[in-house]
This record gives sequence, C-alpha cells and structure tokens, in this order.
Amino acid sequence: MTIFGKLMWFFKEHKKLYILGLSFLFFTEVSQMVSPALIGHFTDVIVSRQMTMNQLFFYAGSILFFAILMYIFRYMWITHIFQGSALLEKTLRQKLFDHYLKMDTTFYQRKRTGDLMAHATNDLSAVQRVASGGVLMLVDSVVIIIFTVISMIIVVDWRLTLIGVLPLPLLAGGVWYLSPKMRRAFTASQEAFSRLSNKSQESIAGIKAIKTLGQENLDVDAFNTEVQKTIQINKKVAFIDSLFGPMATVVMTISYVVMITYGGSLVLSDTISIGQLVSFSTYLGLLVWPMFGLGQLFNVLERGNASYMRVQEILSEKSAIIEDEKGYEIVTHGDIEINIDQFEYPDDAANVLNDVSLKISAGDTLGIVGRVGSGKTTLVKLLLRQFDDYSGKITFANKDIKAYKLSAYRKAIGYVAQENFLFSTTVRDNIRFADVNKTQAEVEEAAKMAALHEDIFNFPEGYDTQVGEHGVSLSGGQKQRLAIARALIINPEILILDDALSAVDARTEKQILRTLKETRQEKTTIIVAHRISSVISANEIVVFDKGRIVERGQHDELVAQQGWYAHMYEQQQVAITFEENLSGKGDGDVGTE
Ligand SMILES: Nc1ncnc2c1ncn2[C@@H]1O[C@H](COP(=O)(O)OP(=O)(O)OP(=O)(O)O)[C@@H](O)[C@H]1O
Repeated sequence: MTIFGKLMWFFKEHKKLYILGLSFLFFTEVSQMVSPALIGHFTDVIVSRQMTMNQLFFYAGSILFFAILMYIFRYMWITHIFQGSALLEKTLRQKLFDHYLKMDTTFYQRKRTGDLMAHATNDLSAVQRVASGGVLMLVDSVVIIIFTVISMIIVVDWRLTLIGVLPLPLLAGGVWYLSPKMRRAFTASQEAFSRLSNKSQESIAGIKAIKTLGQENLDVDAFNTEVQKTIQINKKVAFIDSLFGPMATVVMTISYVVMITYGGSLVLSDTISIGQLVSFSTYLGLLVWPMFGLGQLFNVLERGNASYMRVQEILSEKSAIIEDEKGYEIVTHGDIEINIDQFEYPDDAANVLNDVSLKISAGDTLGIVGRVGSGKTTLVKLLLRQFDDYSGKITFANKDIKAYKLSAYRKAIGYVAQENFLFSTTVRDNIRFADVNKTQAEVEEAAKMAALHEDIFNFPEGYDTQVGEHGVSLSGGQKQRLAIARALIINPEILILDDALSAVDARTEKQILRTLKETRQEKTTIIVAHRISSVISANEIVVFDKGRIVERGQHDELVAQQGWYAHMYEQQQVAITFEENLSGKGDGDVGTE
C-alpha cells in the first residue's frame, strides 16, 4: 500500500478540509488556464497590426485579473493543505508520546533513546511532509497536467500536444529507476542519524565518567568516526536526490525542442497561428513545476513511507503492563500480601525470584536487606507493577494489585530509588511534582520530614532555586532527600525507599527514620537497604539471597540467628566505631531506638 493509502484514515477524518482545499485548487487551475489563451490571442492581434488601445488595456487588465484570482485561490488551497499536515503531525506526535508513556520498562531497555528521539523528530517530519508537500505535489501536479493538456488540445492543436508531451514518460521512468535507491539510502541515513544521536546522548549523559577516566580524546575520536560515517551516507542521499532535478530539466528541454521544430512547421503550414504557438509555449512552461513536483514527489513519498513504517512499528508494540480499564479506581488502606512462586525477566531466562512469601500489615515497616543482586529491587519492581508476568499473586487491601487501575494504584505508592531524576525546574516544583496544587507550607513540611529544609534555605534562591539539568548541582544526599520529600508530600499509602538513604550521613538517616516512624504510623513503609541501620527498627526484616528469603524476623531475632544479617551488622558496627574514633564524633550509633 502506498503511503497515501496508509494515511487514508487521516484524510477521511478531515475530508471537509481536503474537499474545500481541492475546490480551491480547481478554481486555481481554471484561472491559470485563461492567461496563456489570452496571451496567444494578444500575439495574433499584434501580428495582424490591428490592435486598438482599448484592446491593449483589455488584454493587460484581463491577464492581471486572472493572475490575482489564481494567486488568491492558490493561497487558499495551500493553506488548507498545510493546515491538514499540521493536524496530522499533531495527531501522530500525541499518539507517539502517549505510547512512550504507556510502555513498560523492558521497552526502554530494548530501545535506544536516540532511536526513540529520531522517531519523534525526523520520522514525524518526514510523514508530515507527505501530507503537506506530498499532497501538494501530487494533486497539484496531476491536476495542472490534466488542465494544461486539455487546454493545449482545445486552444492549440492535439497533434502538437501529443508530440510535445511525448517525452514526459521518460521522467516517470527515471523516477521509477531512482526511487528504490533513494529509499535504501534514506533508510541508511536515518539509521546513521540514530547512531549519532545515541552517541551524543551517551557522551553527554556520561560526561563525568569520560572526564574522570581521561577518555575525552578517545570519545571525540569515536564521535568523529560516527560523524564521518553519517556524512558518507548523507552524501549518497544527496547524490541520488540531486539526480531528480536535472532529469526533469532535460526532459522539459526535449519537449521544448519538439515544440520549436514541430510547432514551427505547423505555423509555416498555417495549421496554427503564431499566437497559438506562443500559447503552447506558455502552457508547456506551466508543466515545468508539475514535472519537478512529480520528480520530488516520489522522493518525499519514499522517505515518508519508510518513516511511517518505523513509527507504526513502534506504535504497534504492546506494553507488557496492561491497564485494566474497569479496574478499581480507589486504593484503600490495607495489608500487602506477596506470594511469588517464580519470576524471571523477559529477556533473561534465569529465575530471579523464587518462593517469596511476605505479609506486611497496614502501618508496618518492612526492611529488606541482602547481597548485591539478590533480588531486592526486583521485588520492588513487581510491587510497582513494572512487570506483571510472574507466577503467584500480590494483593493490596485484599485485592490483586493487577485488579486496580494502574494510575490509581501507582498514586498510592511513593517510590524513591537510589538515583533519582530531577526535573529542570525549581526545588518547589520538583517536590510537588506529583501534585502541583500543594502549597508552599505543604512543600516545606515534606522538605522538613526529609531533613532537607535547612539545605534549601541555604540555596541561592531557596525553594525557587532551579535544579535538574540547568540548575544548581545538588549533592547525592540532597538529591536523595529531595526525592524522599517528593514521595512524602503525597502521604502515600505505601512508601518504598529503595536504597534511598545510601548517600545521607548516619545522623540524617536517623532523623529521617524517626520522622517516618512518627508520621507514618497508619501507613506502610518498605525500606530496601545495604546499611543495617536503615532497617533496624522495622517490624520485620527479610534477608534475600539468590532470589529467596533466607532469614526473617526482627533485628534482635536476626542478630541472635547468627546468620548473614548478624555478620553484616557486626561488620558495619566495627566500621562505624572505627570512623567515630577517627572523627571523634558519636553520630554513627546505630543502636535500636
Ligand atoms: N531489567 C533486568 N533484566 C534482566 N535482569 C535483571 C534486570 N534487572 C535486574 N536483573 C538481574 O536480576 C538479579 C537481581 O537484581 P536486583 O536489582 O533485584 O538485585 P538487588 O538485590 O536489588 O541488588 P542491589 O543491592 O545491587 O540493588 C540480578 O542478577 C540482576 O542482574
């Protein structure tokens, strides 16, 4: 199916706009056809040397009048087409953006950011060009050709017309030959652009690592290699692209040669007048743009088609997380029960979680500890519904978490990771990101709970300080506390801190944990940590090893078990005592409160 066929749903949706546009095109062409005929008559009258002043003004006035009329109609036709293409771009852009937001984590693991950006920029522009320039070139060219050829036959001579337009199929043949080459070159160019975007994106994101490891020169070399490859590929695109224009010129020149020789002989044999030959020449001139148009058209269509296919491919991908449209809208207060028999990541067949059974009563705090890579974060991801494909069941307030509407369920959770993304806006708006209606007092309250208020006070513009990519640099601990404030401000039913205190010092950690205990007595809190001090006062602590719970109980019970937990606790105590002796402070005490 051609790209126009693929976009038919859109043209049908906006048929009024296009019908109106086509009507303007019809009137444009009618007005355009009159002038060459008038010029022909005018020439004949001049040649006969019987021109009166009145006739002169009549011809000049009429030609001017039809030219103005044609410009008005053409303006209306073009604005309608461009309005349509802007609508198409908007529709596709919204669809793609909505789709990106709906997709699950594995989608973003599989796709490169540069590719996703290229779909949203280059590809959408190429499709938009089909609905603007493409439609314009096709309809305009075809209609002009039909109107011009008919006018040539009526006003001049059918034989001259037939011979004059005979070279034109040569153009179609040339375009047919070049188009597949153009498509292949353009696809390669898009891929090269994606690779270049990915390289730039990775270098910018990893600039600190590149600098600290002294790899600037190597990275510049790698970038230059990509640039060179992209230039080579784009040169090929430009080479094929530039063949289209001259080809149209050559074909038109052949038509003019035919017109001069055959048309001249018709004038000499008195079959047509000089005026008619002049009209014919003007009509032939009108065919130059449609020939160029058609030459360019295939090019635009090829690009548009390749881009549309790529966008459709992305849009057709289904998220592994399916929103239950009829799911529960309100998340109530209740216990969490986790019974996972088995879970493995979609792209990795090794089992990550096995036989994980847990019950967290409403208002309790669960601590999760364990070796690196033992499955702690994976369990959190299942709770957050980033993956739905596990055997077993997780319930919240006695309902399967998959039975809630995703948006409602996620609103009930405040999640803070070890590394958190800050948006390029003020501290205030970052804290109230989940609910922009929160007041300054509420923002401050959340910041105080996260032990961040004093830090913000010392920022250059307090809560108005810009953070994120274009703002001040926050320390790792400040970022973590800002993310904690962002989660606390919505007072979530479930708060999950996933190694979210790793960058704050022991005294601040203690302060935050105390506040959480005081303010979240009715709400559930899950703390994943490497530091035992973070989970010490939890109602239950579980120890993960190779995706299984290997120890569970309260702090004292676990210490008494003399297993991995007790061993870690001892080690961390020794480290803290050592640090205290070095600094002469007593902040690091991790004793139970
Ligand atoms: N998206 C993923 N796809 C495939 N495998 C993954 C993915 N995320 C994690 N894993 C693997 O799952 C296992 C458990 O990882 P997980 O992040 O849950 O560990 P963790 O206990 O939270 O570790 P850490 O303490 O380092 O945060 C690891 O072997 C990890 O390599």
